[in-house]
Amino acid sequence: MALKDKSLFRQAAPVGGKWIEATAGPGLDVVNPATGAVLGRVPQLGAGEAREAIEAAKRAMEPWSERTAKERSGLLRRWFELIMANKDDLAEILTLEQGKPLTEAAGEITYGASFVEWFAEETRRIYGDIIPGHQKDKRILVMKQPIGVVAAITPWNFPNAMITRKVAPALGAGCGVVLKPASQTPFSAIALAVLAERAGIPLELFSVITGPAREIGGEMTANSLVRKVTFTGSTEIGAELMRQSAATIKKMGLELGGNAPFVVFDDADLDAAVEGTLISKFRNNGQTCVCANRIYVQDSVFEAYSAKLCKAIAELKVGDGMEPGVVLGPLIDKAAVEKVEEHIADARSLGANLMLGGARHERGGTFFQPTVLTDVTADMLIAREETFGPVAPLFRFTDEADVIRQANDTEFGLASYFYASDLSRVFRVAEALEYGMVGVNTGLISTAEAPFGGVKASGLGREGSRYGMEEFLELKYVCLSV
Ligand SMILES: NC(=O)C1=CN([C@@H]2O[C@H](COP(=O)(O)OP(=O)(O)OC[C@H]3O[C@@H](n4cnc5c(N)ncnc54)[C@H](OP(=O)(O)O)[C@@H]3O)[C@@H](O)[C@H]2O)C=CC1
Ligand SMILES: O=C(O)CCCC(=O)O
Repeated sequence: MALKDKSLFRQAAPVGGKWIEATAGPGLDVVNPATGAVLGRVPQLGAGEAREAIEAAKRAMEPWSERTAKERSGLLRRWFELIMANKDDLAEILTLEQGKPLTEAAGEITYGASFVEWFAEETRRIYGDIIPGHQKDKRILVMKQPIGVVAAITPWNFPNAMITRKVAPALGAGCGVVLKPASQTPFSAIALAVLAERAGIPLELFSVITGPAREIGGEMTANSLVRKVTFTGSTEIGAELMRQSAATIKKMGLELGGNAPFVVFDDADLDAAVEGTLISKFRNNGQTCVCANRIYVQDSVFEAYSAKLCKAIAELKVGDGMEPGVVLGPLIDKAAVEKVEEHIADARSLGANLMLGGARHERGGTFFQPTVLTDVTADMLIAREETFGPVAPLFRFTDEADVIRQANDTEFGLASYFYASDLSRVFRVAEALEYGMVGVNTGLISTAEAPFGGVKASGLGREGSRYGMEEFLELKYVCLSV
């Protein structure tokens, strides 16, 4: 590893105000998915350390929330500046543990930092209300207070940004945070904690617990000091966390699976639609919850669009994310490759045709060829489940009503996209899609300024934007008799 600042790659975890070294007890190896080589080790912690961290976060919260908003904001701002100043090192750590190409990893660091910057600003704007009273002598005050200790559980596909999007608003709101990062990508989380401490954020306020998910998650959900659980990952685990949290009535923030439709209407700019497809489908090698999962193309433009798409995809370079020019890295692990293979085999057995790719890449390991399938239909597995890989399944449709029905025919409701130019169609379709987010003539919708989140089985709550701060605040109503 050629880091400028080697202290950012720390084989230790901050727990309740002190660092626990991986060498101090049992550890977990972290592997580079591009090479299979062991990158390093993190401590294997459990329920006891999670409890310790939760109690420390609760103690640290009081003085933290009593600091002025300007002070908390200033420390978050300093954290943002340190993340940006160390962007190259953070990107390298991210690529080595996650696999995405280095330029894309650097993009994620900037994206992740933008949440810290945004919430540093929002911290100074946590305004309450004064409501006209219901009686002559009454004034109704509404104040916003930190919700309490926050437990955050994050996935491997965005090892930096999914953390900052949760931790920055929680700290800005005045909460303490205990984080369990994905086991595949803990070093990005630890590097963020190193920089948070360097920025002057009290160490006991933000702990990182590495170790077995079920045990740590069990403590996080059972512990009554935790008032909010914020999770990004699969719908199955999100539902489990919600069930586990029911006994202590916690507020849930759930960013779960998607099954995004991407619709190309006959009045679309096809070149722009192809460009948008590449971004939406192949960002992070198809491993995002907002990736296009079902691509619907109107009959009259199907041949033109699919030919352009295949030509563009054939040019995407597959390889180790550390090599220049690589656009598609490895998939995260063997299970991810097997899921992609299962979806392709199922689709082909039910009549889909392969236009491009379809198999493991000649580089071996978990590399996979970018793939295009045509004649895909609603009965196939790929139409119902998130593939989380570099497969573009193309469906045909005839008219607007037909495609809206097909696009909404899923239990999920996270992101959706469509390309069209007719203004009335744009409004009609945007309003009819049952999704938390709609990209119109764009394949990239994620930004710190906008509310990110889904409906139905895709989750609860919103992250980013001014709404993202509200998730970590409680309203208190004070009735004042004057
Ligand atoms: N919405 C999204 O952004 C994401 C969606 N997914 C979807 O989920 C599928 C499976 O991916 P996977 O990584 O297994 O996703 P998971 O939902 O299993 O993992 C996400 C996070 O939850 C943790 N976790 C897992 N089980 C528990 C538990 N019982 N209690 C508490 N925390 C838990 C994981 O820890 P650990 O790593 O230690 O297991 C990780 O930190 C993907 O193929 C994709 O379809 C996956 C990731 C992100
Ligand atoms: O896949 C995810 O977990 C979230 C999508 C990343 C983003 O666009 O913010």
